[in-house]
Amino acid sequence: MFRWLRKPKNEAQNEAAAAVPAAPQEIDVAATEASADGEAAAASDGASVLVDTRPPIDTSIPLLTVTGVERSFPVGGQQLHVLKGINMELYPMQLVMLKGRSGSGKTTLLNMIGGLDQPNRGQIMFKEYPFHECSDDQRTYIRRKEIGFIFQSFALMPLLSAWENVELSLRMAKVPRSEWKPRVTHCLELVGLGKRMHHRPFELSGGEQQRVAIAKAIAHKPSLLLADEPTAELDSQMGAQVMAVFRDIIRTERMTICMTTHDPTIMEVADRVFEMVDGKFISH
Ligand SMILES: Nc1ncnc2c1ncn2[C@@H]1O[C@H](COP(=O)(O)OP(=O)(O)OP(=O)(O)O)[C@@H](O)[C@H]1O
Repeated sequence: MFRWLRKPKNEAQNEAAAAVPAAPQEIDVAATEASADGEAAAASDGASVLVDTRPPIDTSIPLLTVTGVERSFPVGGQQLHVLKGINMELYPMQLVMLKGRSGSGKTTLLNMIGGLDQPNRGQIMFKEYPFHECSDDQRTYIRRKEIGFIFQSFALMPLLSAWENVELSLRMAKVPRSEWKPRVTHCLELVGLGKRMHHRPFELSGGEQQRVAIAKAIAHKPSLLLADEPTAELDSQMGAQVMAVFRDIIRTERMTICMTTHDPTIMEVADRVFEMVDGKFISH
């Protein structure tokens, strides 16, 4: 929860000289909390400070730990070893990228991290949940609550508006109906689509469609957002917009994002890049 702590204007102007500051007035802006527009307005009037009143997150404790993970698939009577001993940690509020040649195993790993698949060997701890030991039903339950997915191809319902697409994901996540309106508004504003909420996918550009898909993926407030080549179908400008939205999401929604990409310019904004070669990470 963010709150604007607004000081009286004359006090803000004379801040350095003020001997006894008056008590700040709290203004709850939950519906538009931390939207990029709101923040810019606050910065420019010089009279408000954005104060995050949520409890702090300990960013030194991993959100997810992958230890010695191996995965092989039976192909033509033989085992195809795709992941050959993966170790990694994802920390809260990080932007992590997986890079590597086509077929190196990035999507296979992303599927494990997201609880869609399980390793043949090794461990995956997501928060307090041992994904490597959980049943399908348990992983589905955790996934619906804690993880969001974004795909290269947007995966939107074509006949539903942006608003209805995001609302649908709240319905599927069994979020109470009373929370839908503020949450859908917040998510669509966060991705910069406040003015296009009622457009259907075919009325939006590729970059806008991907931003609807992002709003849809974060609507249920997951702690981990996984994205498989989210910028691959976009030109460089739209790709950069998506990355700016990811940065905003990490800051305001306090999510961790793990994505795959082939694009070196996109990698420049990562907190951490893991390079996969033939089923293993190589260190630089
Ligand atoms: N269910 C499966 N059954 C058999 N082989 C599979 C299966 N899933 C993945 N593979 C194989 O595992 C290898 C790695 O695939 P993966 O999709 O993880 O690679 P990737 O690095 O994501 O590639 P790209 O960048 O092209 O998406 C490929 O050779 C693929 O054919």
